[in-house]
Amino acid sequence: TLHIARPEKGKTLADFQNIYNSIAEKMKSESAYDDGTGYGPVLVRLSWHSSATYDKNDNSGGSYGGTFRFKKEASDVLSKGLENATKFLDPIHSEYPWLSHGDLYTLGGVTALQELGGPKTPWRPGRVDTGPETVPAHGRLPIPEGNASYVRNYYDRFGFNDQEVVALLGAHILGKTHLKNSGYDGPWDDDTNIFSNEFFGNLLERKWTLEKNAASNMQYNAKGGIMMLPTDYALVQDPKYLKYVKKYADDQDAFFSDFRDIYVKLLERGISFDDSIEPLVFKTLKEQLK
Ligand code: HEM
Ligand SMILES: N=C(N)c1ccsc1
Repeated sequence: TLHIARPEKGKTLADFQNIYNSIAEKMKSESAYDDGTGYGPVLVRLSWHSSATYDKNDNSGGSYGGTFRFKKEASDVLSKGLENATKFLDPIHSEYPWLSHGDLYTLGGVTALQELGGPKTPWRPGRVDTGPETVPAHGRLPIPEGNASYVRNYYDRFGFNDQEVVALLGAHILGKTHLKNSGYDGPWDDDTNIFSNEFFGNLLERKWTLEKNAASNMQYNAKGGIMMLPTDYALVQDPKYLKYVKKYADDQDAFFSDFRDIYVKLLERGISFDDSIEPLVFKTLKEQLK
């Protein structure tokens, strides 16, 4: 499968900054969502799930076709909860009908990441909606019960190495699990909507206990109401991953720049962009205050 980027005709940075601002303003006005977590984390998760169907073996899946808009894809039980993110973005799509769904879902994640204090993340438009026949079969999303070799093998399908996998999973500093969505529970601390390298410090510094949760799933819990999925905890069980967990726990700047790079790689995986066109870097709402 060939995915050639076709940027929307005549649209400039200003046009896309307007969409960024619409999403960011809506995040601000609906900050009470999910007990005050806000929409940022679930928007980041949607940008990941809409890219997580990628398979390097035939270049299928990924963010290009915007196929997460189809129930056939969005109904994957492992995507439960993301209907909150697509519903949040529906009015944005109505306001800017010329924006493809692939561009909408990825721009939503970039906006959320920056508004939650994450790194400035370059973004390129040009994803083109494809039809329902292009929706990949279920089974391409990762399961939370996996161990380190499961995680390594899973991301091999994207061609991501150990360093990239550890950086990428640092996104789990954002948001939380919900028993009704995934059958996992927590964290219950309040600052789950500020992007930082704390996920790695938590993994290394806290005392983790493997416990059965209310849905009879095994998860790692620590004092102070924080938790880790088995796939999160795998990062300190595997010596090759552990090396990068330590690097990122010690060096926020290294984490921010490595996360930015692998997040862009994820959102663009499988797409051929015209490299003569500069990627767009958006201002945060705060940076635009008069
Ligand atoms: C081994 C790979 C991964 C697994 C098994 C996994 C699994 C999960 C699960 C079970 C949840 C809880 C969903 C819920 O109950 O609402 C979750 C939430 C989340 N995931 Fe992941 N995830 C993975 C990778 C990623 C990646 C690569 C990103 C982004 C780059 C990401 C971003 C998020 C975010 C931001 C949330 C919080 C969503 C919310 O607060 O509603 N995850 N993930
Ligand atoms: N706190 C975590 N480990 C987490 C947050 C979202 S998914 C897992």
